[in-house]
Amino acid sequence: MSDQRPVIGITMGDAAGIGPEIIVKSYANPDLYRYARAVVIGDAGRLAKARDLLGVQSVQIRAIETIDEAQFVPGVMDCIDLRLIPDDLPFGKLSAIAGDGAYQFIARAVELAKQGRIGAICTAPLNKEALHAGGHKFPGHTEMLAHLTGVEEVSMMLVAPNLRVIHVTTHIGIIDAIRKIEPGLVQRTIERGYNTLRKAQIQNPRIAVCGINPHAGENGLFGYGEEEEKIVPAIEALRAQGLNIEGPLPADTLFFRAGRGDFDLVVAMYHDQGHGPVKVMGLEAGVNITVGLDVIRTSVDHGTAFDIAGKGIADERSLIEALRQGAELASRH
Ligand SMILES: NC(=O)c1ccc[n+]([C@@H]2O[C@H](COP(=O)([O-])OP(=O)(O)OC[C@H]3O[C@@H](n4cnc5c(N)ncnc54)[C@H](O)[C@@H]3O)[C@@H](O)[C@H]2O)c1
Ligand SMILES: N[C@H](C(=O)O)[C@H](O)COP(=O)(O)O
Repeated sequence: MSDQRPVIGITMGDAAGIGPEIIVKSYANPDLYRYARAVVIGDAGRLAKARDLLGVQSVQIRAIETIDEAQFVPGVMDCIDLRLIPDDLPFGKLSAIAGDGAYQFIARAVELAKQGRIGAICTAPLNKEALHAGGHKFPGHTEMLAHLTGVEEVSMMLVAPNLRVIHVTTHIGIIDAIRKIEPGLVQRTIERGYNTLRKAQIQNPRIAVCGINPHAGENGLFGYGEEEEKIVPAIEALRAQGLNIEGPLPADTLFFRAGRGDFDLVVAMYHDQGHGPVKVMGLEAGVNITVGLDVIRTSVDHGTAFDIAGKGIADERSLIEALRQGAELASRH
């Protein structure tokens, strides 16, 4: 019988961060093999260094040139080795070389995904400052992936065990974010979230939309009517199409209600409004999904953690969960 597990490309992220360690730890975890046939796109020498510092001798690393050479044997990590990382690159230090490497790993993964050679891309973290120092002026993976796949607009969705949050704006300053929010963008973001939940077999998703101001403006008490101008028209248009939407609601109590199970999807207006509540639930189970791409991308919901990189203590569970969700999405695709 043929192997039904999707092939997932794991990008190594920033070589100076915890990416290599959490990838090695994931390969030592039997769950990885249950969900997917994984192949790493990164640097085999760096992964071997991470393995040695962790003392995980059960994982063998095979440097390969192309995906055709991947064997997908449990305990053996196939790594498409781009050989971009010097042996003596320190952990925990910002590096333009590592930033460029992170970009090149993603670019190769995108090629493979477009060719249908991998069913999903699962990303270990990159460092945005290093990425820029390496000459790639993208705010993050999300925007880079949209660019590399030729898609104009995508959304960032964070998924925690009992909470899904899609963001209307992400990697821009707060003043720019408020300017950017307008009914069309709010509507398209909600539609992307709604379609994602429908594909996950949630028939009539209960959607809650955050306001912008404290207390969602409290009927004109706070702010300048941003809720009425920027959000309400989108909600009315989607309600007219039959979507089950509440809002704009005060974000604080909305998240309280989401925590008790009132909603399937929360729509956050800006980065920290949505990220704070997800991350307070723990880094270990959160996953970041880019919604609206032609390829599937899931990610850890934490960063490069330079403060602990190279110490062998990074938690790999967000990566395993991202891989599991990537495999699930690829299987449905
Ligand atoms: N998916 C991604 O590529 C991604 C996601 C978030 C942040 N980033 C980037 O990472 C860099 C550092 O960001 P930051 O310092 O704000 O956040 P961070 O997530 O790197 O670190 C925040 C804290 O969480 C801890 N932590 C993070 N991941 C952990 C893990 N797996 N196990 C144990 N502890 C962990 C760190 O040690 C640190 O104390 C920035 O450049 C940021 O833009 C990238
Ligand atoms: N917004 C994400 C977070 O803070 O967790 C992070 O910056 C990752 O973004 P990309 O997936 O676009 O790299």
